[in-house]
Amino acid sequence: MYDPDDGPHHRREAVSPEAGIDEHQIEGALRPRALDEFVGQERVREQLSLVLDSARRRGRAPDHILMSGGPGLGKTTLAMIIAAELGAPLRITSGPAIERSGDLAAVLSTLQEGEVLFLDEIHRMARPAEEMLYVAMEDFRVDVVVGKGPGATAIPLDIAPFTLVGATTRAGMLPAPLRDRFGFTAHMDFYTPEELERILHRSAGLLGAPLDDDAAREIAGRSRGTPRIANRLLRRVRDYAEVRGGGAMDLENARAALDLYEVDALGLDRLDRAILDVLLHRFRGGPVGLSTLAVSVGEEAETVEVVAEPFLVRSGFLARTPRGRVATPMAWQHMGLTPPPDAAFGAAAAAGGGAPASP
Ligand SMILES: Nc1ncnc2c1ncn2[C@@H]1O[C@H](COP(=O)(O)OP(=O)(O)OP(=O)(O)O)[C@@H](O)[C@H]1O
Repeated sequence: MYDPDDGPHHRREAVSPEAGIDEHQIEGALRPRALDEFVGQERVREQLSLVLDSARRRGRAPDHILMSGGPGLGKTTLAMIIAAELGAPLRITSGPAIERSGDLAAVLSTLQEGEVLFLDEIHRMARPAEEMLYVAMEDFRVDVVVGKGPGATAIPLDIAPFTLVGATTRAGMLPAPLRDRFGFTAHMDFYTPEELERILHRSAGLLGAPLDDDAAREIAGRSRGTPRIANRLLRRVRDYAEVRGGGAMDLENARAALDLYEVDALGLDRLDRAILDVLLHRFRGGPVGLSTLAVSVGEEAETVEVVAEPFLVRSGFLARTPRGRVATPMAWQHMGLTPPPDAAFGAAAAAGGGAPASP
């Protein structure tokens, strides 16, 4: 998936900042370890702290928890915090790693009592495994099928009570029976610029590189509401400051670094601008279907839909309409273009100034 210096396979272990020189290890080192270090997402934090407190009081494993939200908003971090707050071991796996129900049975049957199982990208798990998971979540049991064809028998196997923490960027793709088995869904939203500033100052402190307030504001404003992006841009600013900028993480170096890495003043990156560029130049502002748009920018439809679109829609550059994706007057303006009179949200809409509501 599009995310230049991140990969789900590389960010599993947290390390101390001093220990790692590797970028992915640094990302792990920047993760908050406790709920009260976790910045923003006030409602989710409050809901979660209630669920965890009550589980601790009763001395029982808490209900299964589903987290939904875009990439880099802190789902893995929260799963780690949940395990740490419960003092429970954490097992991490992901939907794509579970290709057969046997893969899931192997994980479930070796869980310890109270263990937290983090299942990232849960919507990408194989169907037969999903059914096994329903039973495991509800009855703490797996039915292991022995043999094939008419002679196959299901042997029920009790497993230790555990807490499933599922994460998905696409809650709508989860089958209802699976969604209903979670006791609580944490909806993760984009972060405000102020929250990102706090995250940046915290991360800069951990990296041992003090950050000026106006530099933090500049980076936060270009981070697409996403902590992972904020931390990544911070590292680019730090590199620039160290190599070319005399060491200071100030506004001038922040701007120069972010311009160098083609992150524009509103946080649009290369993929965002490629989408707008294609939409405006090739499709006269749309409407255009998601898959056509994705092919035109050389990305998978899911990447466009999950990584780029939510930010573009929320920032008022793009609208989803029943006939396809449409550029708003703001998109034309931001790309320095005048909409043709027949554009879907062209001159007339621009004169009214309104961005269309997305359904
Ligand atoms: N609320 C927060 N406060 C401070 N730092 C955060 C917060 N949320 C995320 N981060 C930082 O952002 C980085 C990315 O977070 P994380 O890996 O948890 O995102 P994610 O939602 O699991 O992403 P994905 O869905 O792509 O796996 C982490 O290194 C962490 O340091």
